[in-house]
Amino acid sequence: MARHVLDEVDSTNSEAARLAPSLSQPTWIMARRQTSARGRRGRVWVSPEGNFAATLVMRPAGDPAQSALRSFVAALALADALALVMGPGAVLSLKWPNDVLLNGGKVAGILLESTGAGAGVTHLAIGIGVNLVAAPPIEAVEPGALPPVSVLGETGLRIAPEEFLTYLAAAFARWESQFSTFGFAPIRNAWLSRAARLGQPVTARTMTETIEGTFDTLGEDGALILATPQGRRAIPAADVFF
Ligand SMILES: O=C(O)CCCC[C@@H]1SC[C@@H]2NC(=O)N[C@@H]21
Repeated sequence: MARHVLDEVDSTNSEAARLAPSLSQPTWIMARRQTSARGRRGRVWVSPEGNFAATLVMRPAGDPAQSALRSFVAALALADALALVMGPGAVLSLKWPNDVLLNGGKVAGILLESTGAGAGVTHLAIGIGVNLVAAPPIEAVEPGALPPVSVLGETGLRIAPEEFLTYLAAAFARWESQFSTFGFAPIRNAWLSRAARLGQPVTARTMTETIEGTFDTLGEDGALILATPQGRRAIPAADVFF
């Protein structure tokens, strides 16, 4: 896979969208600084120098729903890369839909965006941010959200973003080959084995409602499946609170 490393950009996902038409192979676009990084649901993502910020741009085979499952591929790759750089003792878990937790705090997030629409999705941009050296203060996140943490703060380890990209790109390539060869099943199983709060009560907040239930499983389409007093609910998109 090709790599572009930039000193500064507005957002690596925006740069991905601009570069996509001219790329002939899957490409990682990394930036040392982002001036206007974005998170899920229109939130701001704080991306100071020393943290990891990169976007993998690819031309996905398959329909948009299938492409979207790459957020789980990316979450697994992130967990593997973090486990490798931190060694044993790091307690990593995955929070639906695609956060990576370190010692129970949010250490990384993923933002999937596509260019083109419907059956015409031409490129997928998988944006990944990791708090390698700094995490925003708890006051900066939504009430009830997990505390942001950094690798440096939790472990004392200083990992350079370029070095992290080497681990992440290799881990992504391994999980991507599982996904393209065998489909979502092995990804789903691996994700479930690292899932935070499985079998425990969670609250899912969608645009229109708040649903409380027990985190039962991950659907075969990536939905969050909750067991609620009213029965099982499959939730395609939400924020989850523990
Ligand atoms: O809300 C989240 O948890 C997702 C955060 C994703 C942040 C990354 S940093 C690299 C890429 N560029 C962006 O503007 N956002 C993503």
